[in-house]
Amino acid sequence: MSATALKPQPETAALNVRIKRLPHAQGLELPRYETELAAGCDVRAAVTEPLTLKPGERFMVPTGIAIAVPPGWEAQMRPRSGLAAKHGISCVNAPGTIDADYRGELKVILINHGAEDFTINRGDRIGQMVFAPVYQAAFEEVDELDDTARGSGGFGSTGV
Ligand SMILES: O=c1ccn([C@H]2C[C@H](O)[C@@H](COP(=O)(O)OP(=O)(O)OP(=O)(O)O)O2)c(=O)[nH]1
Repeated sequence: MSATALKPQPETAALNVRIKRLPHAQGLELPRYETELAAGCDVRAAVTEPLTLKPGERFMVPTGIAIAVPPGWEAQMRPRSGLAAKHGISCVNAPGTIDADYRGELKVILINHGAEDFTINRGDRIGQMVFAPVYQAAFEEVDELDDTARGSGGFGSTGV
């Protein structure tokens, strides 16, 4: 991975991402940013018929698209707050990780945390993708780590 691939791009430049529409996504809108400075672009359900999630149920919802995330980047598949607040719909694995070498169909693993059935129709906006730079770690095995004030305190060690 080249160093330049990881450099933030100028404010005006967008990240160039190749996208492929799969046959079952014919007629659906491709992901797009709903406002000028939106961080996430909404992805749509490429279901062929309405899909109902009962309370507590989850389903891997197809989006009908595949993308090539540039090296040095990832895409995060995140829930939409409107669906979460109004209906308790979220992504089980939020944020889902779309790797730069993944070429399969993007899926949104939705779960119904609400108290009522929730129906997803073809073309509904079910999640949003956020692109972010990533670094892979080069792990260096050592016998001791350096001391810090926190040490091994965690999981609420500073109180509520
Ligand atoms: O919400 C998600 C999460 C992942 N993926 C796709 C893209 C990602 O690159 C691939 C693998 O995801 P992840 O690495 O999270 O899965 P894993 O359980 O670690 O499987 P694998 O062994 O295939 O990496 O699945 C999605 O379409 N939606």
